[in-house]
Amino acid sequence: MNTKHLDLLAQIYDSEEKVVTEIINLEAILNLPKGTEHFVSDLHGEYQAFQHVLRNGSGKVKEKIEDIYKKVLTEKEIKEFATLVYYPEEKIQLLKNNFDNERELHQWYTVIIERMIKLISYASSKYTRSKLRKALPNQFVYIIEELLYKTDEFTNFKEPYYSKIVQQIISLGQADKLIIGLAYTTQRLVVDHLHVVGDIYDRGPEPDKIMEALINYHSVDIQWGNHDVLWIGAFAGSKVCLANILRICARYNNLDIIEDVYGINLRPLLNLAEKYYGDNPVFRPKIQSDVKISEEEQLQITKIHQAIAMIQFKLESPIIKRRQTFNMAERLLLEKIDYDNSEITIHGKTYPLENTCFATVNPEQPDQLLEEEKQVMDKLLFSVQHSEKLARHMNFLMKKGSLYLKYNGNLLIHGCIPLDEEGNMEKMVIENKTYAGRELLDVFEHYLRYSFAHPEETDDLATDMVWYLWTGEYSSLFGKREMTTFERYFIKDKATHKEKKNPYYYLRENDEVCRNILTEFDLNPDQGHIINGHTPVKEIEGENPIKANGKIIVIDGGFSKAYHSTTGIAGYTLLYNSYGMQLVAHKHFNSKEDVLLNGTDVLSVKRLVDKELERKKVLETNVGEELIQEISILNSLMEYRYMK
Ligand SMILES: O=P(O)(O)OC[C@H]1O[C@](O)(COP(=O)(O)O)[C@@H](O)[C@@H]1O
Ligand SMILES: [Mn+2]
Repeated sequence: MNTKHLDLLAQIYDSEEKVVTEIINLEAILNLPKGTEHFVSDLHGEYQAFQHVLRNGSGKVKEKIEDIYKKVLTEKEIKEFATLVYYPEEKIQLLKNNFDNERELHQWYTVIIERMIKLISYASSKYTRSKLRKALPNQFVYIIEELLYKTDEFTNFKEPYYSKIVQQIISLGQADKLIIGLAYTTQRLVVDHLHVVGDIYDRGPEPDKIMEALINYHSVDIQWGNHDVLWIGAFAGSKVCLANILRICARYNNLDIIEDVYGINLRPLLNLAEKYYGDNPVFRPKIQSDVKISEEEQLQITKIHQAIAMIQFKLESPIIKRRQTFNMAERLLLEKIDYDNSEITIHGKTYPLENTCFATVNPEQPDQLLEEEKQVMDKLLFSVQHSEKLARHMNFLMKKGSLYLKYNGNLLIHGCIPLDEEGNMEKMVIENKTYAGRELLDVFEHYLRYSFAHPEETDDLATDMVWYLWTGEYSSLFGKREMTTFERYFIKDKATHKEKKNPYYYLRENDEVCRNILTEFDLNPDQGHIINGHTPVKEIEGENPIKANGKIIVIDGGFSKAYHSTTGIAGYTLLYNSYGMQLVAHKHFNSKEDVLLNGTDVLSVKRLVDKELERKKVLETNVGEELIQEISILNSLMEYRYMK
């Protein structure tokens, strides 16, 4: 550290006492147990289900309540109290209806405030006071601290001092607010840090609300999923990514996200769709059973769906042609069509085409966009890049996100590390240089960030590379040989729909392979784990999410309703606290109303993945490393300034 830096630092720590206090504070933190990490993945726009998991901390809230109250409260009371902590505003309103008079209500307030304070005291026992203070609702910090620090085994709430404070809160009409604040503090205390292992966007209806929740969350990182980079790509100027997100929104009846949430005008696309397309059964949107939608609207979406799918297929072609190294010539499907006979030859086999919608395709130059299609895409891209809300969400994804993350000795990735059948890292040549393993992921991320920083460039390598991340064979996010979207729309033979997975997906069962991957990322293979999302775990078929002797854990959260029938349960989340790692299985999430009224939680058994031999301390974590550096800098300051 040079003296200039130390002089600057001395402006903040302008007395010996301040430096000493901070060093002691940081040293103390290092020796506290590590905070709880919470891993979730594949949220796919299912905001309500995600909220629930976030609010109950994958069962941590209830666990803490049970630790304290199991012997004192009935199961029903515990459920009700837990629900109050998850959804305080709504639950208070519901419960209030149960009281006949004010006296009863006040009694209830008194009891609940006492319970909440005890819960917070317990949930914060492994944190410093300063950290707890930051988690408390601003307007009540003083009052809560009074209640907290004077409440211990020697005193209790019955004493006049405390009951006076509580009675005052109630009579000043502040009890609801206090309870709500305490509930959120509890939620915040049980989970120290959240990892979202990819796929916030697509299929479900409210990815924007998930983004808002993450923006407001106290501590979070994101490992981009293939669907997230598709949105980033669209915002960064990739028209083919944009066509894809619109196609998926149409397919899942989510165009509201585009129009109403992000304010993108779909009128030009609709006009084009109305002109060239009619009804088509394979392009009918997927509609959830509880959604009401008119026949007319369905037909409109069906037309948009076809219009944008055809634009997508056309846009893929020039990229495949200009990027030989993507090795995607097989995907030049529009050129493989025999338009007279309505057939296509793929991998040497000819198939009849069904439900086609090629009105805008010129068989001589099948990838050429009509002038109208071009204009529609230009307008759409303009509006996407000028949506303030989308800009805010995409900027957040870039700021908190990365392609992979090394955190507390573990490797977090959404999709895979592309491998060949022998388990070697697959090589890809980009601009005459060969990359594999970690270097390949680093170069992918480099291009993605470049593309995002240059939204005006739409056909450069960086922008094309974002699309490659969505669909390319060696993309660490896709992890399959080819994406058979075209085949699934137009060819009946299901064999053509199959997307062959990268060998990673069977090799990851082998602990040697996982150890190699961890080593490739400079992680200790004895201690580290790979935390993986992306592929739904088919518990129905007996698949185990914990693989390779616990070296890898697959936590597709299974939030996506569309995929529930293939998984059998809703999916998994993971908790990692100072005692070890626990996998939590979730049943289907019905609705918030169901939780509020019946206290139904959707968690099932927890499975221990790994148990720490000794309780892990902050000292041994990523945060610990940073604190150690801070302490060393403060020691330098101490010597330089105050110990002469
Ligand atoms: O179920 P849909 O909407 O047809 O989507 C299928 C497509 O989604 C993908 O599975 C990618 O999405 P996931 O990352 O959720 O798996 C593609 O491989 C596949 O082509
Ligand atoms: Mn995915």
